[in-house]
Amino acid sequence: MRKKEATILIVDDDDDILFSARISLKKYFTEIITSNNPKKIGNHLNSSVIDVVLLDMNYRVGFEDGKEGLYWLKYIKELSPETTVILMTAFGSVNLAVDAIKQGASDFILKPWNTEKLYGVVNVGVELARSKRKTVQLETVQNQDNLDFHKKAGHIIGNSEAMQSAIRLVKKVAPTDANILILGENGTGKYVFAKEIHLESDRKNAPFIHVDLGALNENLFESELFGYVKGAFTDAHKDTIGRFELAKGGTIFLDEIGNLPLHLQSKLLTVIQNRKITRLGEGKEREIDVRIICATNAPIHEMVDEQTFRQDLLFRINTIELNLPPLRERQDDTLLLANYFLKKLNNKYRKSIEGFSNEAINGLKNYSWPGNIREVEHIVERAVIITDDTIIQIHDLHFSGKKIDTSLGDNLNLEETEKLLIQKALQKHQGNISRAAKDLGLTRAALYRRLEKHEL
Ligand SMILES: Nc1ncnc2c1ncn2[C@@H]1O[C@H](COP(=O)(O)OP(=O)(O)OP(=O)(O)O)[C@@H](O)[C@H]1O
Repeated sequence: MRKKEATILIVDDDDDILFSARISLKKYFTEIITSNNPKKIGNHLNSSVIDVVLLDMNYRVGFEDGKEGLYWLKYIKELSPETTVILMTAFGSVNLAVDAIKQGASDFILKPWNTEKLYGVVNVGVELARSKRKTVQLETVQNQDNLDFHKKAGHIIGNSEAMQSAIRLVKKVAPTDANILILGENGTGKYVFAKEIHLESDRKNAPFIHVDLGALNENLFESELFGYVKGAFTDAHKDTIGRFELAKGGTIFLDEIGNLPLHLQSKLLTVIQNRKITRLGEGKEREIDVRIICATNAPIHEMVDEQTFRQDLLFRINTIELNLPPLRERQDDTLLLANYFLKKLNNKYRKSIEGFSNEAINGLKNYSWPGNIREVEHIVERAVIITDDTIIQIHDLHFSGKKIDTSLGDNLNLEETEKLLIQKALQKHQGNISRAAKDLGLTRAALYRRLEKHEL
C-alpha cells in the first residue's frame, strides 16, 4: 500500500505511547512528528502544514480531568483552523468527548487503541483537513482579498516626509474615480496603498479585486479577466464571470502591469477605453463599473521609450501617479516599522519581547533593505521566533544582503564579469537601481533585464 502524503503530529507526555502511535501510523502516512511537550505545538504548526494532531488530554499526574487537552485543542484551532484535532485519553468519558467535539475536535479515541481503529480515525481526519484547506483556497481565490475586506483604512505606517506626502495624496485622490498607477520596488507597499485607496473611496463597500497580471498567461488572460460562457473552450463547464465583473461597483487592482506583453496591453487598452467587456464565447458586450488601480515595479516610462509598453495605455492608467520610495531612502521609517511588526508578531507567537538592543537598532538603521518593508517583516518575524530573550539582539537579525566579493581577479569570462560589475554597482549605490544603471551606462530597463538574466 502506498503511503498517503500527510503530516501527523502526535502529542503525548508518555514516550511509549508516542513510540507505538508512530509505529502504527508510519506505514500509512508520509510524515509522523512526535512531541512529549504540548508547549512545542505552536512551533510545529508554524513550521509545517499539519493535517492531523493526535492530542493527549492529560499531561500531569493528578490532573486527569482533560482540561489541559481542551486548552491545547483551543490553541491549535486558533493557530491552524484547518488542522484536524483528534483527542486521545485513557480516562475517556462521554462528557469529555462531547465537550471536546463542541470545541472543535473532530473525533475522540480511547487508549489503548488498535492499529486499524487508529488508522481509520486519522485517515478520516486527513481527508477532512484537506477538504477544509481546499475550501479555504477556493474562497481565497473567489473572494480574492475580500476575506479581510472589512479591515479599516488608516493602517499605513510611515512618518517620513515621503510617506506622509503619499498618504496625503491618497486622501485627496481616493474619493475621485481617477485611475491610479502605483510605482515602487518590490515590497514597498503597492498593494497596501491600493487597498487603502479603495477603503478611502465611496466604493469601499463593494469588492476589491486583486489580479496579478504577471501570473496570467495568454490563455488565462481573457478567461480570468473577462469570464466565459459554458462550452467556450474544453474545460468551460459552466458560465463564469471574470474579475472585471467580479469587481462590480468596486476596485480592480491590476498588479505587475509592466509584465504584460504588448498584444495583451492592446486588449486591456480597449477594455479601459470602452469600459465594456465580452465574455469568451459570447457575443454580448457588458458594461463594467470599476475603478482601476495599476501597479508595477518595472521602469514603465523607460519601457515606453523602448517601445515595450504602450504609451496610450500608460496615459490611460496614470491619471494620478503614486511613487513609493524604497525603504533605504527613508530610513527613519525602518525603526517604526520594525516596532510595528514586533508588536504584531508578539501577538501572533504569544511572546512579550520588549524591543531591540542598541546594536540591533544600529543594524536595522544601517542595512540597505533590498526587499523593503516585506524584508523588515521577515527579519523581525525570524528574530521573534528564535529569540528566548526579552530584547532582540543583533545576532537575532538575519540580514541576507551579503557582502559580495566583486574583485575581478583573472576572470575574463564576459558573462561572469558583467554579473560582477552589476553587483559592484549595486553595492556601491546601496541597491539604488537608477544610480547603479547610470554608473554602468545602462537604462533602468536594461539593468532590470540583466538583473533578471543573472538572477540577482
Ligand atoms: N506602510 C506600511 N505599513 C505597514 N505595513 C506595510 C506597509 N507597506 C507595506 N507593508 C507590509 O509589507 C509587506 C509588503 O507590502 P506589499 O505587498 O503592499 O508590497 P508590494 O509593493 O505590493 O510588493 P510586490 O511588488 O512584491 O508585490 C506586506 O506584508 C504589507 O502588509
